[in-house]
Amino acid sequence: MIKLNHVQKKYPDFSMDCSLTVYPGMITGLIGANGEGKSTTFKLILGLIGKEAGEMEVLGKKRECSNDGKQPEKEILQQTGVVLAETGFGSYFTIHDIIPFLEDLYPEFEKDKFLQYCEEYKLPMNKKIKEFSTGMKRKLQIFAAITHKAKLLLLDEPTSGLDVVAREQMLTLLREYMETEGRAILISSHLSGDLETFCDDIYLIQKGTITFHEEMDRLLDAYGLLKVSDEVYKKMDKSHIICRKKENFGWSCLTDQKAYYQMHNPEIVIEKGSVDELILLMAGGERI
Ligand SMILES: Nc1ncnc2c1ncn2[C@@H]1O[C@H](COP(=O)(O)OP(=O)(O)OP(=O)(O)O)[C@@H](O)[C@H]1O
Repeated sequence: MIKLNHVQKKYPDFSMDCSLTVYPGMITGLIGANGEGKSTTFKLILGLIGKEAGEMEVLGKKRECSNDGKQPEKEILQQTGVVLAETGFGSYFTIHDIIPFLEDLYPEFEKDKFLQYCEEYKLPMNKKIKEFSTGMKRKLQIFAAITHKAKLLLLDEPTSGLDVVAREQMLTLLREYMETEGRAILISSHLSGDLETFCDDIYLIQKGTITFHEEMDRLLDAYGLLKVSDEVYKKMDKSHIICRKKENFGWSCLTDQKAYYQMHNPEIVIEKGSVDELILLMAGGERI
């Protein structure tokens, strides 16, 4: 669905060199702290900004280098559902006002379904979108993204600004979207529990580069956090430790072979660790 191979983009203070793949049938998560390049990745995929080098394929089509400021190709827009930081809708419009635009842009726009979501989740139909709360704007973007039979959703922090209940509701709608075969989602988030139960595949982006990639099942099954004293650390086999971090008590170590240590070092406490904890260690620890 998407293949980026060393796609490069340079800003005065930022350099991106990003490689990732999004497969059909899968939800792929892009995790990163503020300013690490998540939005830039989405803009490159959509053609909102041009890449300077590297290969990029989106929905089976190679995309060449282009100039910044270009409008995304209509074909790509029609086949994708997009949630970006900005609403993308003229803020002086109401929901009723934007329906003709959605009908015009998306040949397969499912108006009834869209209106049903707006009603069910209580979006005000006659209020200007600029007067919507952040959460209302997010919901509106998500409803527009999932109601035109898009093959691919590009969701840049779609849950930011949503309360816990709304977040779960929106993730449920996105799971329902994925029930149709052949669809895919690329979704970004800051470190947050959001993606733990949602994604099949996870990428960590740091300073514009992918520094970690793993299938979520493997991350949850095989990875673990070893918390050991200096003494134990000195003696233990470190061949399956990916990274380490000095702590007051000794060392926190991340392994991708939890079972190895469970078998060979039963005395060591191995925490399962949330995805956030594992990735935080990956991001802040020292690779070995
Ligand atoms: N138009 C631009 N001109 C110059 N620098 C830019 C531009 N757009 C983004 N950047 C820089 O590129 C870097 C990555 O920004 P990006 O918006 O992709 O980060 P992000 O991971 O989405 O962050 P956040 O979580 O805060 O949204 C930042 O250092 C940002 O200042």
